Amino acid sequence: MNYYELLFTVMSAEDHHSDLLIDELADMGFDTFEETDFGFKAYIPSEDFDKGQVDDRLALYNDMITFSYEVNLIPHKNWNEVWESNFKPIEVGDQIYVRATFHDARPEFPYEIIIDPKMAFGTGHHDTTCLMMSSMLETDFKGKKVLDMGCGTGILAILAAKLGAANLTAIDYDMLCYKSTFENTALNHVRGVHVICGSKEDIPEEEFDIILANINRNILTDQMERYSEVLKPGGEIYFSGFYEHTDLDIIKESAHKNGLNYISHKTSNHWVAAKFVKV
Ligand SMILES: C[S@@+](CC[C@H](N)C(=O)[O-])C[C@H]1O[C@@H](n2cnc3c(N)ncnc32)[C@H](O)[C@@H]1O
Repeated sequence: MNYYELLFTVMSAEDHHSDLLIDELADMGFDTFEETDFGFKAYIPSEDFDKGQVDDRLALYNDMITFSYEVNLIPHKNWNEVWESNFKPIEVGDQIYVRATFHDARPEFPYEIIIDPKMAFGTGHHDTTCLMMSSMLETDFKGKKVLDMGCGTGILAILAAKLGAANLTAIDYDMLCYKSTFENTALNHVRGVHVICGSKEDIPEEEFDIILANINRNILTDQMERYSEVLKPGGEIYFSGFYEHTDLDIIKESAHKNGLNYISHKTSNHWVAAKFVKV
């Protein structure tokens, strides 16, 4: 099958602008997305591509987002082979090994996670996912009730379960991520995760010991009050999906206003994972 590749350059300061365009493209039948340094690439089978429709639908965002794209025809390839050769396993220190079903197991790692990412974010290849996993290794999850907000592939919820969490809720507003979390939790024999397709309004009226939220600066600040409402006093919250120099102070200020004390943060390639505790 031939595919079209649309190479997007997104000249916008807001992290979620690419997400908005990707959502619109997914709705039009684009079925694979890859992050790039300047935006992202989107792929669609050639018979499903209608440039007029793409231009019309994306024109809705012209006032909000500065972007451009170029179209390339990609001749037939074995897409599974391409995907498999591009998806390399990830090691987080000597503790966590994230692999796909077609990679060999590495039993020497105490925590092995198997991920079939399809189109969902969270294979461990992004700095923010790695930072979150590395922070999680320093946290006591045993018997804890955990919320994974913006769960993507479910990778963090799966790790929380393997680290001993007793009760897990995973939420993502993207239907593909919701399905992906179901599939990946089953693949990892993690049972009983309450997976919800939704957003802030759908966070259950419950109290959590630990919240994990790797999303982006604007969504995190928008949802901060709700996180604080459902976090137990003394509970820990880990945020990622934002940059050190432009965003960390904004996240700290928003957290502080909502009764969350900054504890520490880690960085990788300017990305941050930060820990806060509810007073
Ligand atoms: C950076 S990815 C993180 C995925 C995974 N938790 C990880 O650490 O690799 C952010 C996820 O948040 C989801 N998301 C973005 N905005 C959201 C919102 N308002 N409500 C719920 N989920 C959201 C996206 O669909 C995406 O799967």
